Amino acid sequence: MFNYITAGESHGPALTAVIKDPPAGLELDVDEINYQLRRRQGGYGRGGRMSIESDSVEITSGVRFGKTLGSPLTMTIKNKDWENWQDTMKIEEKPDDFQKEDRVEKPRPGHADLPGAIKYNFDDMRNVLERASARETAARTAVAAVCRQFLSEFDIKIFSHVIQIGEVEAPGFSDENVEDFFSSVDKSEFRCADKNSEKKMKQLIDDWREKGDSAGGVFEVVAAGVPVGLGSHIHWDSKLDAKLARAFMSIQAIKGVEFGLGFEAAGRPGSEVHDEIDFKDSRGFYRRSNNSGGFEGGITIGENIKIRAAMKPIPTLATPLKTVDYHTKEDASAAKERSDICAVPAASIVGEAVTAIQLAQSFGQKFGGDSFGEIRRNFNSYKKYLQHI
Ligand SMILES: Cc1cc2nc3c(=O)[nH]c(=O)nc-3n(C[C@H](O)[C@H](O)[C@H](O)COP(=O)(O)O)c2cc1C
Ligand SMILES: C=C(O[C@@H]1CC(C(=O)O)=C[C@@H](OP(=O)(O)O)[C@H]1O)C(=O)O
Repeated sequence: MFNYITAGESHGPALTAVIKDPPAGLELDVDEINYQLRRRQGGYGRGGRMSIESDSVEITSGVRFGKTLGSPLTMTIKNKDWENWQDTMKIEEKPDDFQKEDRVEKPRPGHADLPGAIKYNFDDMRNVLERASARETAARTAVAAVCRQFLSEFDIKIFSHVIQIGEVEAPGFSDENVEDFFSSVDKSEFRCADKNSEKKMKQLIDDWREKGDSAGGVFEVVAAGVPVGLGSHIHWDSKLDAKLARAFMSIQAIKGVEFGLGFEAAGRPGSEVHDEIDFKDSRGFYRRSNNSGGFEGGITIGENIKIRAAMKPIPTLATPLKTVDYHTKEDASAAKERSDICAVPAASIVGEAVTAIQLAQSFGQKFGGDSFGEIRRNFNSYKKYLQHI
């Protein structure tokens, strides 16, 4: 359930996402999908492209009278910028006036230009960068918006915030009331809950922009309301934390992922790491802390899922790094494209998106069924079972 594919080049006509196997009978709110797309477009440090695009989906299959049919659900997001790239991105044969100088031949360190060109035998690295581009994450955000609507029917909600930009750090989420904590985050240009850190982040971006440089950072995603029992310890590829780690690593420019205490756990004694178990009639089994980030054995434990991801600085620099011309092999300055300087706030929304997709897939696997009603019945019967153990 919720298997999907995305297609589309960054400056091509459109992005397309197809969810192959949604459940039938799920009520869909298209405005809500577009709201998620808007959230991904925000953030201080973005380049000129985001003022050209105003992403929204057109649904062309899989929905009738506002409900999914169980058939493939196709969503298209137009690239408004395509208007300006029609010659460069022509689908038909190359225009007569397309010059050698129009090719991208000076690979940017940190982008996919060089390995992509070598692997696919291209003489123009645009053939690589167009698909490597994080423009693709708009399509994933649309898929995730459908998954979020499915999850919210079961009171599962997903949040994120930025906890580091460059060398400026902000406090992480420490398991207080989730909705209260995240209520202000969407209003911040950095998606940061701490006003003081936000100010410093802004200053850092302005300073680094001035130097022609770029910035990365860290964001944290929290999923609340997730029931115990998603994922499995049985096979290496059925562990849900492992699937999430892979999904996070698939986001452009993400170089590290940790759950709960993550790397910090390695330096602590076991007595200060493992989450002690307790039981109350009203709650069932629960933990006195949540250092694991919501997983044991690749299975959700019923506590909040907490994932942090580290994003490297944006590879395209206004003051370009040294590289080598792909054809002449001579020293050169890396290609300069219009670019973001920092996209950590946007990446945090993509982090929410990949979390939603993985959770919806695992939820579908555990409570499976062809229709939403069938999944609901299966879930309700599991809830009853939980009340009686
Ligand atoms: C939301 C978002 C926006 C990005 N914007 C840019 C950008 O404007 N310029 C750029 O060079 N890289 C940008 N990147 C990063 C590149 O897409 C990424 O570094 C590249 O595809 C190579 O992949 P890798 O870093 O995962 O190895 C962005 C990444 C994300 C998640
Ligand atoms: C288009 C998006 O992000 C783009 C990701 C990106 C890259 O190289 O990853 C490069 C930039 O594209 P452009 O060259 O058109 O300015 C970003 O704007 C988006 O997030 O929707």
